[in-house]
Amino acid sequence: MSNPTIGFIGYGNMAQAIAQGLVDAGALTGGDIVACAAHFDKLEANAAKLGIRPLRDASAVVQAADMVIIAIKPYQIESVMAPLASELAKPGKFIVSIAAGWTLSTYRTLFADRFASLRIQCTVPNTPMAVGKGVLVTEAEHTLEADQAETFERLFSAISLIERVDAPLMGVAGTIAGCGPAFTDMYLEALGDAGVKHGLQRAAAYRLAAKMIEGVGAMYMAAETHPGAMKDAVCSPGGTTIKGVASLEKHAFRGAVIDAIDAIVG
Ligand SMILES: NC(=O)C1=CN([C@@H]2O[C@H](COP(=O)(O)OP(=O)(O)OC[C@H]3O[C@@H](n4cnc5c(N)ncnc54)[C@H](OP(=O)(O)O)[C@@H]3O)[C@@H](O)[C@H]2O)C=CC1
Ligand SMILES: O=C(O)[C@@H]1CCC=N1
Repeated sequence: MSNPTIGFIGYGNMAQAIAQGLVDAGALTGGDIVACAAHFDKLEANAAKLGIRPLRDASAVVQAADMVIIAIKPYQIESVMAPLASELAKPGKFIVSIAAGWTLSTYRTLFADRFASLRIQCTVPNTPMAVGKGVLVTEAEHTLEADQAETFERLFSAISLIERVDAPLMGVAGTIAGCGPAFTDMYLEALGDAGVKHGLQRAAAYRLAAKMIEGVGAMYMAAETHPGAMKDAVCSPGGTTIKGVASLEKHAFRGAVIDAIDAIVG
């Protein structure tokens, strides 16, 4: 499949991040994308940014699209998607679900008898896809045909690392990659506040903190050095960094991060 039509059911924050990333990466043009949302005026304004085609409802998206991306809130999926099973089962069409908490097994329950005729890949993406630096947590099991799986990989690998995990690990993996940007934004904001407190211009403080975070991630990806060893390499004996590390330990920084994941995953 060379030039599929991508259809977003729901065109909110995550769908727009994916569309932006795909268009900017040159993987698709706005003309290859259609979408629907709850409020048509707002959709038209958002769609105009990339030249995508706004459609009136989910049924129109399924009719127009080869790859249907389910990008509504998880609790809406049952009522919006169940009535569309027959249309989704038409040859050539396949589903990419981006909803947190939805796996192949959940869709098997939802679609019941129709499940066997549907091609579905469950994922959890993250917002850095908007700049081509995302992560797509991807369920190992799927029901796509070979050419559909190839199209899925080709498009999403243009904007993300595709990390395949088994169904029981979709929750924790999706939480780290999908919710993690918000936690990292809080860290970025805190570093910015600290910089401002000590006299830096806010824009400069955010810029240098953001580039630092990007660089640490890039260093890990380059050599997969243990994070503790990378930390040790920054802490000179009797130096400045170890004083900050000790303060963070006193405030249970790492425990707070683990607690945040526990609060979501359970
Ligand atoms: N945001 C993120 O970082 C991530 C989100 N996800 C998943 O992505 C999905 C969407 O989340 P997010 O983008 O944050 O949510 P948003 O609230 O930003 O977007 C939801 C979209 O769904 C639309 N919508 C609501 N009801 C309907 C309907 N009946 N038919 C069609 N569209 C409808 C809304 O329309 P309108 O705007 O007009 O109200 C909106 O465009 C969720 O399942 C979430 O779990 C996964 C990983 C990361
Ligand atoms: O907060 C949420 O529900 C979504 C899922 C992962 C990130 N954002």
